[in-house]
Amino acid sequence: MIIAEHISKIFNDIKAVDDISFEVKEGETMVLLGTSGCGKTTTLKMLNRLIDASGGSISIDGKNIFDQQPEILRRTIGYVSQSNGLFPHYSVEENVSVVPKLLKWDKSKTRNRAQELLEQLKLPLEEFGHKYPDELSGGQQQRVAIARALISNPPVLLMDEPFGALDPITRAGVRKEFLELPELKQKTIVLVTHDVQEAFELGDHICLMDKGKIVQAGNAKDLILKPANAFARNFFDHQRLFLELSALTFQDILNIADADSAFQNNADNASLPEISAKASLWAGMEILSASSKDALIVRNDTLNISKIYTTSSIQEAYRILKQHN
Ligand SMILES: Nc1ncnc2c1ncn2[C@@H]1O[C@H](COP(=O)(O)OP(=O)(O)OP(=O)(O)O)[C@@H](O)[C@H]1O
Repeated sequence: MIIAEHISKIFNDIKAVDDISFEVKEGETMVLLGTSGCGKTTTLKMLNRLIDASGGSISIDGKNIFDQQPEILRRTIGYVSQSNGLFPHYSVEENVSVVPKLLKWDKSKTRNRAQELLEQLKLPLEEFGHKYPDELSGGQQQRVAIARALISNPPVLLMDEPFGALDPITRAGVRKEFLELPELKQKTIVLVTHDVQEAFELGDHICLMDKGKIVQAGNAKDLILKPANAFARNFFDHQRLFLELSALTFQDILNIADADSAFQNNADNASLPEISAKASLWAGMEILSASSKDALIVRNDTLNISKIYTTSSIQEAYRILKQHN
């Protein structure tokens, strides 16, 4: 768990980060979101002491980070920088093995772990281990950077615009792989992005920043449906409908009786496409628009409920949900 209390950073006379506090619970992904220059990277780098805070306190898993040598602290915190930070003259295997070398792991332990991780990241060691970064695509380089950050199994992972240099299609693909990586399920992650869609997809908890301050903290639904002020409202305006449909799930509809009544019960049409109740309304609309059917089955396997939605019943449920939020 990360606890930052009243942290600030002043560069010369610029207040890059101005008295902010936040907590990141174990296993949670927290996103620092905001426009360029609002203090996201500075905040992130204060957590592994690449930048030392001008004031405030930071503890990770109960230990004050200022009591630890920065180099030792950084061995327990994975870090993926904005520009992937791979050494150009090191092969993929050598890049991934940097931290194990510092930790004096033996060669076979390092190799086995590199193999396991690169396999998960779809870069098998046999095929890619000997290649150099400039022989890889941007998406592949980014995956090597993620493997390097994860190799020593640090409990905490910091990521600064990890997908920022990728084109939108590669970006969506690498992000999807990232979400599905079993390695990441237990990690406490802080991720910096200026991309709202990325923040909504990856963040359990999002801190929206402006001018060194946290303007609003909460989950995607809080941010899009209950903006704290005009800045927070305006920040999401250009993609509001998409973000609202992405933040609201079918389960939200199941939780509200009058929204729930907007669609039929007891689905039994086996030929309709299916989706989990945990999925967003947007995901449901996408399935419907790609399908020749005009309805889909939504399942909550825990409660053993399945219901049928059409596009118009999703729209009606969305209208009702908005009134409730
Ligand atoms: N080493 C430094 N010396 C002086 N000023 C700095 C330094 N690093 C950052 N700043 C300033 O601090 C402010 C916050 O910068 P920071 O990099 O944290 O923003 P950011 O939100 O991560 O932006 P971006 O998305 O563009 O990386 C900016 O005004 C920046 O110019």
